[in-house]
Amino acid sequence: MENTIVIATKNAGKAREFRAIFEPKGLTVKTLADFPDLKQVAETGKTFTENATLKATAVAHETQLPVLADDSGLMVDALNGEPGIYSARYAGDHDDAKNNAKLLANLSGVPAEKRGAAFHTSLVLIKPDGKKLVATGEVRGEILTAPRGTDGFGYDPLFYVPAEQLTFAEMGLAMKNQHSHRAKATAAMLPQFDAWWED
Ligand SMILES: O=c1nc[nH]c2c1ncn2[C@H]1C[C@H](O)[C@@H](COP(=O)(O)OP(=O)(O)OP(=O)(O)O)O1
Ligand SMILES: [Mg+2]
Repeated sequence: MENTIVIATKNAGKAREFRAIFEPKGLTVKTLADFPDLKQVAETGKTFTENATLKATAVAHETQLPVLADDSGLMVDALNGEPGIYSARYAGDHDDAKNNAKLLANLSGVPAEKRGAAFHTSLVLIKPDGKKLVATGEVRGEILTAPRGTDGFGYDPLFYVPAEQLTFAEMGLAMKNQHSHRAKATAAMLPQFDAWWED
């Protein structure tokens, strides 16, 4: 158990990305799928970091294991930063297809040069004793007018990275893990991770 980190997520796409990062470090990765009896944590915070802290704290308390929580979302320039912290529930019920359809509808008629957006991730690591580590990451891109690609999850098929001429759903896991907001937040966190882990 002392090698185990719990990713406080129900999102299989996030879990896959974190496994690819932590398993090569020799850690055993568990997710909320391994703790089916834990109650849902309400994301009632006003910021990504508040929500990640709520998720991490609750799960560390209940599992008595070190926990990483990720709260993330898409901030679209032409929509004044929406859907932001409400990205998962944008169209009501955490349905990726409906969220993407609503995003496209709300951007209809917006020209390419005004379709800029950023993905944000806040990561919060917490141990049962309360020792905490916080890191954030962002990546900019553009929202296409139609989906491209089949990998990834969430808004990935609409999030286009001009420098690579690919959407996140066209990159595949390894390449997305070099470019994504989640990858950048993880990179920001890793230099402090070993000290946090050992302490
Ligand atoms: O890399 C990404 N590629 C595409 N979409 C993404 C990404 N990262 C976040 N997103 C979207 C998915 C969801 O609509 C929202 C996150 O919401 P967020 O509450 O952090 O995650 P979630 O509810 O899916 O899982 P959980 O809270 O159990 O970790 O932003
Ligand atoms: Mg969530």
